[in-house]
Amino acid sequence: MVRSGRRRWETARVSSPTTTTVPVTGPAATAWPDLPAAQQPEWPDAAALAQVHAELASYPPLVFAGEADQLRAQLAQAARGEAFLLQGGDCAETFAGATADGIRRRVKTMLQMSAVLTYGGGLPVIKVGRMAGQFSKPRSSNLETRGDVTLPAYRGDAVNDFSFTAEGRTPDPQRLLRAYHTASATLNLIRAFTTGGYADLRKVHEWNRGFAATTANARYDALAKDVDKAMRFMAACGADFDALRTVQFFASHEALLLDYERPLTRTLDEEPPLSGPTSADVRQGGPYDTSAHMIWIGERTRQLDGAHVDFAARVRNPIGVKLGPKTSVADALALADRIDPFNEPGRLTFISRMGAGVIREALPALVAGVRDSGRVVTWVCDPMHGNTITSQSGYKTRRFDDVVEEVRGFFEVHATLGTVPGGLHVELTGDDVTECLGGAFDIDDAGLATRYESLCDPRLNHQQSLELAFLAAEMLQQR
Ligand SMILES: O=C[C@H](O)[C@H](O)COP(=O)(O)O
Ligand SMILES: C=C(OP(=O)(O)O)C(=O)O
Ligand SMILES: [Mn+2]
Repeated sequence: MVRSGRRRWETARVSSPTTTTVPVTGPAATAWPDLPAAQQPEWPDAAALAQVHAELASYPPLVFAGEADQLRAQLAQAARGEAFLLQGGDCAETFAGATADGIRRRVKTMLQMSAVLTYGGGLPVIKVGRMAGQFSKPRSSNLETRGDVTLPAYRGDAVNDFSFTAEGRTPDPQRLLRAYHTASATLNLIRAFTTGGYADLRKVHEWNRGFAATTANARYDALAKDVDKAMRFMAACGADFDALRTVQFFASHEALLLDYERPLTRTLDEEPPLSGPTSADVRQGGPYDTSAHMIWIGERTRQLDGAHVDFAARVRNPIGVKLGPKTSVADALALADRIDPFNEPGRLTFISRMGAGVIREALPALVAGVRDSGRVVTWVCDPMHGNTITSQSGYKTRRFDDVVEEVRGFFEVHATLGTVPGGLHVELTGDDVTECLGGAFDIDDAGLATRYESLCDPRLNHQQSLELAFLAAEMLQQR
């Protein structure tokens, strides 16, 4: 059933994206330079925005700097081929989607994929959600036209509402506060799931409960039996499994809305020490964006002289940068010089999003150029954003086969160059949506209407996510 009849993709490309100079307000005002910032909303009320800045700046951090440091150390392992990154979640999180069930299904899907990748690939998997902050979207057009009505495009729940009315589409800075509180509730639940025993590898079977019986699920059950068997063997040998009770699960999102990221950026001298290993060597006390452990800069906002790259260069979190097929080696190296001047392993992740048809041509020169410069970056594959198409019936979609093909190309390029494929960045959900074509259920164009719920890009559903994990595990094994 089509929910609310809004699933046809009708964005009119009638104007170029917004580039504004972000008004610098709030407590950290003097710290931020006045640089052009692409893809910012046109907030109608500057005074209301200033108030929101001040309020956000007074809120507690959502994550600790020490956790961000731990993730950076793990990403450094991924750059060396000692770990593998799985970064996944919605294209656009919604406030309404932050339910206990919805969050649990996404976390379970990520845990299942991680188990498959760890078992098949023999590597620890670093789990990073596109979760707890992925509430804003860059758009190809500032405007959307339906019939004879043209309104501002939907830019994510942190900015405006999806409902196609003038009121709904007007940017409202109060939404930034709601984004913070929704991110906080989401993180709270993620922490409860992943540290309260639910993510214990001994529950590997239970993560499959509640999902429809499918081929991928059956294959997963078989794998879970093998994992169980191996663990019983280890337990009989006297192994201590307490370390498996908790799992580290990190949060990430695109650092797009400077009006959200800047007030949440803090120097955290007062932070209590974390238990477990910290990488004190890379802790320089500098500012951290406390909205997420890892943030990334998108393909549309990575201008060298722009506010987003400047922001990323200033904060100490691990940084991802999306690289599309037109990126030159010089572009990549200039970004690395700005964001990672000390060539710190784990600091910079390049997330290529080339498209299945071009990755084998476009990626090798980039990877080789970066390698030859002596730089250490973590290479990750986003097989989603270069493979978006409009289906005959008008849905924005992706072919599952193209997604797999891009991942295959990514592994092949790195195998040929002798470099390291460090991870995957995927738009996915734990729900049985019908947004991407193909997969074992062979969703066709007519099937897209059954359950298309994304407010922005199409996500792999639970079954397709597991299928991708099995295929990627095979590629990882062959590496
Ligand atoms: O998630 C990525 C972008 O926000 C998205 O692909 C842009 O989509 P649009 O071309 O429909 O604006
Ligand atoms: C906007 C996104 O990607 P990109 O910047 O690669 O287009 C995204 O990851 O949702
Ligand atoms: Mn997207």
